[in-house]
Amino acid sequence: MNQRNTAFKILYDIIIKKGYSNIVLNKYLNNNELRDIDKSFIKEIVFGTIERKQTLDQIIDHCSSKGSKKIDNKILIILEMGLYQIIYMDKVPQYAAISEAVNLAKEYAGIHASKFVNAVLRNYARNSAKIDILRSDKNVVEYLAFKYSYPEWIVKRLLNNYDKAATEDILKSLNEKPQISIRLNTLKIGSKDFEKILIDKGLNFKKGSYVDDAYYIDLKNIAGDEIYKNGFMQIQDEGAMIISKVLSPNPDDLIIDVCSAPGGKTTHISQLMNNKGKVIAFDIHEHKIDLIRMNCKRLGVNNVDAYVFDSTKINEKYIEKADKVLADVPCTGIGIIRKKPDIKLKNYTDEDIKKLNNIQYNILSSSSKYVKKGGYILYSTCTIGREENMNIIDRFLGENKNFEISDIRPLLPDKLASQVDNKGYLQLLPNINNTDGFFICKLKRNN
Ligand SMILES: C[S@@+](CC[C@H](N)C(=O)[O-])C[C@H]1O[C@@H](n2cnc3c(N)ncnc32)[C@H](O)[C@@H]1O
Repeated sequence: MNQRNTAFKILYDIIIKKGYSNIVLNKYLNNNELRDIDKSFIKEIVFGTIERKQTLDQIIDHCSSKGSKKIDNKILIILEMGLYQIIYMDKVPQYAAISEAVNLAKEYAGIHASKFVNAVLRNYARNSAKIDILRSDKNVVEYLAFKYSYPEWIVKRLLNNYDKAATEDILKSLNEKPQISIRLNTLKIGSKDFEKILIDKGLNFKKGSYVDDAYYIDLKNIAGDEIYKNGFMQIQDEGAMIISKVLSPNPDDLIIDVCSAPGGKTTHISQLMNNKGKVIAFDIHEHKIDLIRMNCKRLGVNNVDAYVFDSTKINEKYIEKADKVLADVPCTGIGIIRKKPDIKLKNYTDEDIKKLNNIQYNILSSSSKYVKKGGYILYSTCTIGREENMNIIDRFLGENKNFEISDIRPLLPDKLASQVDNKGYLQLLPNINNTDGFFICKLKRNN
């Protein structure tokens, strides 16, 4: 099957059937004999089309007799893919992008549709210089949403929290391809031996900027490599590693990670505890508990007990038992768009955000009951903006006078300590830290 046909099927499953991008990509790319170069081409079309969908749809509105909202799902995806290649993929000749799109339309929607696709793409090709949508009288939200291709709720969220220049910087950096970082699993291998393996394999690598065990490795299919399968490393953003470091677990602690799957931070916590003490890992989804267990097994982690549990509720067994609790709550994920551009396909309403805020607050509130006197709870998200972060903490502190924000600066490298604001919050940002956009706040229970 040709690459664009596969890209079309993947996009259809993600956009129309609402599949998770990583699961859908694995389904189509892992079980066939595609060459690496074909896989990269498919991934570029898939991620690029999703990443630029807002912009592409507005261009389609200008180039077709029908608006993008009235075009059949399949034809719209074919147009978006075709336009993406014409506008953003320098190496793809325009005629190839158009004729392949026309063929796809013929196959999936018939001859009439293929003529329509041909007309729209040729219209763009003929008039691209004249299509200056940016010059029309857009307000700042519409302008940024079009220019950087984001749904308006994300632009509004950022403008609520940052000025226009900083918002633009963040939007731009979230469109960039991230370098993939991994965490060295010191339970299985030391840094010298690990680096020797990388050198022997001829791989380029560099150390992380903030965390000792972080590495950036130039390796396309990390999860397919022996060093991954042997459990010498975990694929993890360096920002995520900072969270477990700031939790600062001790080897004899009882730690409860209330939103654990797939276990990235759980296994890091175990590593920091040298596989001693105990980590209780909860997640609401049964199938995700297997992911935690599989990661523990591969990494040689054996101090984790993982259970299905809804952490908005209180698990009586653990009241006042934990030295430290991690509440890495579900969120809108704006901070991880570099890796999951399909977050841009979600259209959160104010009502949706309120519901999510209640889940976030309830998880923090219920999980705080596990903290011993003198213990800590760390609240983190992979999103940006006070709505899911500071506001949740403020509400919690208003109702729980026995907790206070703990100073995390001594636990951070200097260059990050200076980024902690005067209330004690740390917001990592891709444009500043070159990490995903994590929010971190550690709270101490006083009595
Ligand atoms: C941000 S992810 C956690 C990532 C994880 N800490 C890691 O580092 O690999 C949030 C997780 O919370 C889980 N979740 C959502 N609602 C939950 C709830 N009410 N109780 C427990 N887990 C929940 C989701 O299934 C998801 O796995």
